[in-house]
Amino acid sequence: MSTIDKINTNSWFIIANPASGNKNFSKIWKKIEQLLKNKNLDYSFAFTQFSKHEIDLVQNAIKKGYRNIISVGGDGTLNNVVNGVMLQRYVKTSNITIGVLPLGTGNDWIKTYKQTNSIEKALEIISKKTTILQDIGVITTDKNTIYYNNVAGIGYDGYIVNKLKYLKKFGALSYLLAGIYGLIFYKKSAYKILINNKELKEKCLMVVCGICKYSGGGMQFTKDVNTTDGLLDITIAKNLNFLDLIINLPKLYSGAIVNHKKVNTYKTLKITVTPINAKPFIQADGELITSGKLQISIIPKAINFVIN
Ligand SMILES: Nc1ncnc2c1ncn2[C@@H]1O[C@H](COP(=O)(O)OP(=O)(O)OP(=O)(O)O)[C@@H](O)[C@H]1O
Repeated sequence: MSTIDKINTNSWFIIANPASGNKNFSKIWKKIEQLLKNKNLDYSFAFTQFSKHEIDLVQNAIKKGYRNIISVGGDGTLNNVVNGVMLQRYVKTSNITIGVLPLGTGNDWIKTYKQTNSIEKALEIISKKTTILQDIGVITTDKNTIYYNNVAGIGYDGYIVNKLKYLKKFGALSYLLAGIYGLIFYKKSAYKILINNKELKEKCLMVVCGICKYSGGGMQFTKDVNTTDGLLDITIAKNLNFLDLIINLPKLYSGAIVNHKKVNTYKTLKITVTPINAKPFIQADGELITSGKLQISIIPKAINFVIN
């Protein structure tokens, strides 16, 4: 462990992404500052200036002695904050607490813990500081190692995330638009999947690896999620076609899609997914990672999150 400045367990370090969501950030920030004052919370803050700046900001805050961090933004901002915590070498990650003020487009991570998009309620939750020590996923690809706190996947969902960058201006609708675009144009790939010491060879729509429940702006692809059991919740959506998806659209949102005969679910410590003759996109928490082969494992009870 490296040297740290004076430890500050009571104060919050706020990292705000002015580019998240589709909103008037300066107006919302004024409201947040007022609410922080009303709650009498002790805090310092920084705005991100570029993509992934969150990682450096978290590391500097922890070095300065902060142990409580608030992520102001969407799932991408939170993912980068989590990566900052996992990559720092000053303290054990389980000594860090993260709260979320949801400003994003999808805000999928908060849904597992039944938190709404209300900033007022989020600050209420943060001020009570009830926490859960949640598992964190680790993705290893040929190019990098990335941590994630919500849902990662390869195939159709990676394709959608790649399309989303052109569609976020449509706000909450952007996920549905990207999903429909993918339904029409996405070409499924064959994969070799190593899971629980078994090798499967399947043509798949996607392989989803969940810690939490929701992705794609409120869709549920994982079954019986437990965010602290040290296991990945895997969903292999096999050769689902356009008609299957259209007919089952409500089940993508209700979670009942996991009972479809072309969908298999597993719990595992580790999974390796190797695409055959293709390089499908990989996404983690709605962020595009890379394309190609991946291995995912899990770090049990890695970070404290403030929850409802
Ligand atoms: N100052 C900045 N300028 C441009 N991009 C930024 C900046 N700060 C952070 N980012 C990047 O913006 C991306 C999107 O942020 P985020 O995911 O939080 O918002 P969103 O896409 O609207 O929400 P959601 O993922 O919940 O739909 C992240 O990859 C983040 O690294």
